[in-house]
Amino acid sequence: MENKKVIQVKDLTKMYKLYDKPSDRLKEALGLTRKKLYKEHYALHDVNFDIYEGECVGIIGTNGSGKSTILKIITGVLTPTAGEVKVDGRISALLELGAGFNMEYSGLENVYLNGTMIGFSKEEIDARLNDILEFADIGDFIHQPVKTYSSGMFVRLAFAVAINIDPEILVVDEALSVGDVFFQAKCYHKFEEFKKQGKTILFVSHDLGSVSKYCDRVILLNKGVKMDEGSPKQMVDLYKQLLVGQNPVKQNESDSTEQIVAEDSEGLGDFQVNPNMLEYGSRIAEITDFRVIDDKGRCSNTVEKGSCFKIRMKVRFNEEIQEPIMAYTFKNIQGTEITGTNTMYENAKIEHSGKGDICTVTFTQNMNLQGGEYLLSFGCTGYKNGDFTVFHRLYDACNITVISSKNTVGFYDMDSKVEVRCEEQV
Ligand SMILES: Nc1ncnc2c1ncn2[C@@H]1O[C@H](COP(=O)(O)OP(=O)(O)OP(=O)(O)O)[C@@H](O)[C@H]1O
Repeated sequence: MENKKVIQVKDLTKMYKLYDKPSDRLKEALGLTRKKLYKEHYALHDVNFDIYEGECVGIIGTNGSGKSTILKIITGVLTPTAGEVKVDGRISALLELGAGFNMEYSGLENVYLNGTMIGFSKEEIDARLNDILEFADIGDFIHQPVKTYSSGMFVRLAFAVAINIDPEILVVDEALSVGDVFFQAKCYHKFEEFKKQGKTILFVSHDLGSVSKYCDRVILLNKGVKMDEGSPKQMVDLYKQLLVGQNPVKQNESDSTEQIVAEDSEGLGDFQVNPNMLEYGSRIAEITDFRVIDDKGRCSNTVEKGSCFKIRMKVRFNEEIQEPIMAYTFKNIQGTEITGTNTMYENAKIEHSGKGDICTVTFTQNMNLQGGEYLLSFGCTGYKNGDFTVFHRLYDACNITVISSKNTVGFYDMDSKVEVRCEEQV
């Protein structure tokens, strides 16, 4: 038997009128003109989909593709221009966290205020209070007015209330990216609990790793239109193609006319570098370019677990250097170095390191890290006048998202092949 539909989105359209000047809006409101003084901007155009009970569905798409608009219409924060949404079940939305909070009230008073607004009795809130306080973990601050909270504390409390009110349908918009990593881990844990209880989850995220891990089905939006829906793997792949297509550049990784990151980022497709990376070193050798290339030959910040990928860096020698060493390391978001290697460990000799020479090193390997977010750093070191010297280091130069539909224990996957043989007792 097919599960029941808990959310039905039919021919949904949201159009905004964009006026050149505020006075044009006024003229039109007062009926002073018959001319159309606005441009139509479609945040959503004829979008259709259904969500079934117990499913975890992700919505992905580039910035401005209409993801938040859909969630806001589903939760009743926005009204559509055309089309309709039917919801069957109690929704808890982790969209605008704390929107219903009164800043003058204490945290505790706000818990009761919010609970009552959602339709719970005092006794029902009493029964959930411990879970809420434990989840928020803000100690005695719960008795202080919310206006004295740090933004982190505020979000923790709002999240704790929203997630502990026993929703049937949970709608989440990037809210899991708030707070510190430990709080995030707790949120994901709760999220998994929800999934196990068979609750319906609708989830918007830019974090393709989480989308792949948690979602049963993914809807891909592009410029307000539903491009496709399907398995996380198919949709993430399509999304990556879409990103590349939106900056149409040749992604041929054997292209010899590579450009320098600092001077020109064309040719890198959707590859993002960290604008705040930390750099240091004497710069007698300089890292002028780096990139990560996925198994389809595209520069990308996303790598699928188990796939073969390349890390490439280019160094210019500003002086003659003996035996330079080029290296990369992966850190997790908590800052622990997880793995890394360099040309010395790998016995890869760099032949030409005279003044003005340019050297490109490509490391090719399988991605065995667990799904999640990582930071990649680069380095070029070596000996100058007999002393070990750092020529150039780029810390946290870019992030890498490892997409995985199967995570094992710990930092990396042993890539075990398992054979099971059972014999029945007679
Ligand atoms: N109040 C508004 N007036 C005019 N245009 C708006 C308004 N709100 C949203 N838009 C436009 O609607 C489109 C969809 O916005 P929306 O916030 O839903 O996108 P999104 O996919 O959630 O983006 P992001 O990934 O950046 O959060 C965008 O082009 C945005 O500029």
